[in-house]
This record gives sequence, C-alpha cells and structure tokens, in this order.
Amino acid sequence: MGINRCIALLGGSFDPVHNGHVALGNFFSTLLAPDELRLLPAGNPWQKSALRATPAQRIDMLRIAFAHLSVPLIIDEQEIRRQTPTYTIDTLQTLRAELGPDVSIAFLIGADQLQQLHTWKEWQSLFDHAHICAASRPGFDMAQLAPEVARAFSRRLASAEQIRTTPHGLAYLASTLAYDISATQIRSALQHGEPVHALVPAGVLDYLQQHHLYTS
Ligand SMILES: Nc1ncnc2c1ncn2[C@@H]1O[C@H](COP(=O)(O)OP(=O)(O)OP(=O)(O)O)[C@@H](O)[C@H]1O
Ligand SMILES: O=C(O)c1ccc[n+]([C@@H]2O[C@H](COP(=O)([O-])O)[C@@H](O)[C@H]2O)c1
Repeated sequence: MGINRCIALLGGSFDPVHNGHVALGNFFSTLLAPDELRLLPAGNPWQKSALRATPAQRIDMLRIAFAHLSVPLIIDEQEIRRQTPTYTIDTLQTLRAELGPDVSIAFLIGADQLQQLHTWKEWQSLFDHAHICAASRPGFDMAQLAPEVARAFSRRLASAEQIRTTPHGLAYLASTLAYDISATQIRSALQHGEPVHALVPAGVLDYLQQHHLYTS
C-alpha cells in the first residue's frame, strides 16, 4: 500500500511556547505539507527542571500560538496524561499503533535536541517509528554532533519528498532557521520586568500578562 498521509510532530516543554517553536512548525509545515501538525506538550520532561506553567496553561498558549497555521493542528495530550517520565519512544509507539504502518511520521526537533539525541531513551529505535527532522538554532552547531548521531543522520539523510512518501527511518537537516529565542530567556525577562513582545506571538503575550506568568 502506498503512503498517503504525513503527520508532523512537534514535542516540547513549551514553558512558554515562543516564536522559535512557531517558526520550526511553520518551516516543516511548508517543506513537508503534512496532513496534520501534532503538538505534543511534554508531561514530565525528565532532562529539565520543574516546569513553571501548568499543563492547562501550556496547552492554552499552544492553541493561541499556532492558531494561524496553514495545516490542520492537533494538540495531543497523551504525554501529559502519562504519569511516567516523558520518553519520545513511548509516544511514537503509541502513535504508530494509532496511525498504522503506512503513514509518514516526522518528528521535528531543534539543533539543541539534535546535539542531545544520543541521550534520549532508546534513541536509535525512534527511527523504527518516525523520521527525525532537525532545524538549526543559533548557538548550536549542527556539525558538532555525537559521533553516533552524526553517523545515523548521514546514513539516513533524505529529501522532503522521500520523508513524505516513506513511513519512517529517514533524517532531514534544515540549516536556515535562525531564531535566537528560548523559553529560558523569556521566563528570565518576565521575572525582571523586561519586554518579551518580540519573542512570543501577540496572543501569547496577552495570555502571559493576564495570568501573571513567570513574574515571580
Ligand atoms: N529558537 C528555536 N529554534 C529552533 N528550534 C527550537 C527553538 N526553540 C526551541 N526549539 C525546539 O523546540 C522543541 C521544544 O523546545 P522547548 O520547549 O524545550 O523550548 P526551549 O526554548 O528550548 O526551552 P528552555 O529554554 O526552557 O530549555 C525542541 O525540539 C527545541 O529544540
Ligand atoms: O525520549 C527522551 O528520552 C527525550 C529526552 C529529551 C527530550 N525529549 C523530547 O524532545 C522534545 C523537546 O524536548 P525539550 O526538553 O526541548 O522540551 C520533547 O518532545 C521531549 O519529550 C525526549
């Protein structure tokens, strides 16, 4: 059976969502023209310290930030419902079972996570369920990867068309994204009363102000 659907996945802590996340989602939505972009707010991101905003607030902000996307959007709450540490391998297994073997699944990450990929649980098995599409991020050199990740990527590198038309197992590197924005920087700016209007979508700025998020 041929591949007739492509789902792009963007997972993250989103504490809060910012323009870098929206740019990452937009970039790959344009490149892959997926049938759906699924956002996966992490429940218990085991490599991060405690999150500040509640799951409900992070979901509200995601909905606001991605409201104007050109592809259908789903906010998938499975990682929030799970009590265990958030492992992407668990999520991909669940999604593959839900979507069946003939759907292309592309997991999107930024260069910082690409540099850390070898530390993720069973990272090599991620390719059994999905493609991994990584984009550049200022401050993180895509040429400086763990050797095993560099090897896996060079062996699996593919075109956008191949990603769209193959269920899993391929890799993509996009080197033109250059959004020097992080959630850490936004939390810190808000705590110090500094402006963040250039870093988050306008609707998210309103939400942050209404809910007094990250001010203490
Ligand atoms: N500015 C950016 N450019 C490209 N990708 C990004 C950018 N910011 C985040 N990402 C990617 O989005 C995903 C979710 O990121 P996350 O929610 O941890 O944001 P963050 O800004 O890195 O957060 P924090 O500063 O709290 O560590 C990750 O794959 C990350 O690499
Ligand atoms: O599976 C893992 O071990 C793993 C380790 C670190 C990060 N991730 C996933 O990578 C995505 C981005 O994570 P973060 O920490 O940058 O928000 C998010 O979906 C996380 O669940 C996954």
